[in-house]
Amino acid sequence: MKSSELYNIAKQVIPGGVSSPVRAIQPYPFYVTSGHGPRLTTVDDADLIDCCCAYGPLILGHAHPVIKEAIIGQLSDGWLYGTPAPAEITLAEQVIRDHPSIEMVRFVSSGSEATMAALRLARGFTGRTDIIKIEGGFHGAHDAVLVQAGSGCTTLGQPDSAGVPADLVKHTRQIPYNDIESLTSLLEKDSSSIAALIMEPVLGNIGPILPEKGYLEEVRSVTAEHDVLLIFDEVITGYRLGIGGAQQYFGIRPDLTTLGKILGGGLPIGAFGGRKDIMSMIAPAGPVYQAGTFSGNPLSLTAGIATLEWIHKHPEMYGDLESKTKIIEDACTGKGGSFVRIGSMFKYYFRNQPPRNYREAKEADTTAFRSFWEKMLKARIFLPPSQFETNFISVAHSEREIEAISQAYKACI
Ligand SMILES: Cc1ncc(COP(=O)(O)O)c(C=O)c1O
Ligand SMILES: N[C@H](C=O)CCC(=O)O
Repeated sequence: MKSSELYNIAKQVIPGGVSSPVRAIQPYPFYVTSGHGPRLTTVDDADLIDCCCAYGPLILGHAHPVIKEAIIGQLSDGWLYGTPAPAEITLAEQVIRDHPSIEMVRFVSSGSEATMAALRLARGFTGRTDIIKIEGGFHGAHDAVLVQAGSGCTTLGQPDSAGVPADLVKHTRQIPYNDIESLTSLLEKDSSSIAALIMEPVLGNIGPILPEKGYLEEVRSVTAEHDVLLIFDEVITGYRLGIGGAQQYFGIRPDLTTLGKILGGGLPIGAFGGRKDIMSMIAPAGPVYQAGTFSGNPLSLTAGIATLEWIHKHPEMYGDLESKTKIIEDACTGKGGSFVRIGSMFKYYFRNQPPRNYREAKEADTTAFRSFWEKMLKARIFLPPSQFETNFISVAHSEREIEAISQAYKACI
């Protein structure tokens, strides 16, 4: 069956025909039968170069042989025990070694669960009710953070979700990114009710939008001054900007960190970790409850361990990814819009200047983006289908694919 036919059936049985809104490409999404290295094959027999990488997790590409072997090995021993397994200690120790700010870590099954638990923990630890998030930041699909949210919420023009009680989100304060004055004045006025600031250090869900020089340092010092916990949501940037994520890249030590995506090697995972005095509040060690049937499942842990082992054996991959992304950027120079990149995260904005924040990102010409995106797909390059979702490449993208992507950018912009 062709993608258009499958989508017609899907819409009858799945709301909007998809399991996550960002996938609902119109008039119909393409359905994929296999992914290998940097490429996807669709039911319509198209062979696409993938610059979405499943929205970030697949830094080693699709069906990487080493990860596949590790998963198969674990499958033969069972995939869910409902008991602790040695693998969770292995992965916890690795995460702790890779992030000096993380002294203890708890595994969950998604990035959303990780941020939800981290925020509850911050409230439990400080005894304060409110949180601050950055406008356009996306931290998953749970109530407290579905306010001015990026990703699919912004793409669909629904940054605030129906079904989220106003009474609840009044405890979520919003500030613009790259604006230290807004943060400072909010904290000077109200810090006694604020438990934490949660932020993507690099805005990845309307971006990437990069922090201006000194911004993250100032965020760290102002939050510390007011005893407000700083939570870095590194679900995208963790193991993407380097082994120690954005916190290593920018040299900042948050109080808590959330991870996901790459950490599970492409299988569902999330994690939150940080200072021992804070993490010790989590049940059963402390009074902040958090639990999950699939938390720390051996399959995701195994894929994660294999991925991190591979990354540790090939640390030069980060420099290679950066050079490849730069080649794509160079192909776009002189084209009028703005190309933003950090490591292997990148985006071409249909806006003259790189945006500094959510308001500026929303000024981008989404109609032009849409037409560009369609041309790229015809050229067999799959970009995330939104001006606001970050593009990624993987170590599996060879010079051949980078050349094809660059040529397509040149031709299609
Ligand atoms: C920065 C960030 N935090 C949290 C999440 C939620 O993660 P998940 O989709 O695994 O629930 C995402 C992506 O969806 C994300 O990009
Ligand atoms: N931007 C989201 C995650 O980073 C995209 C994933 C999704 O919502 O399905």
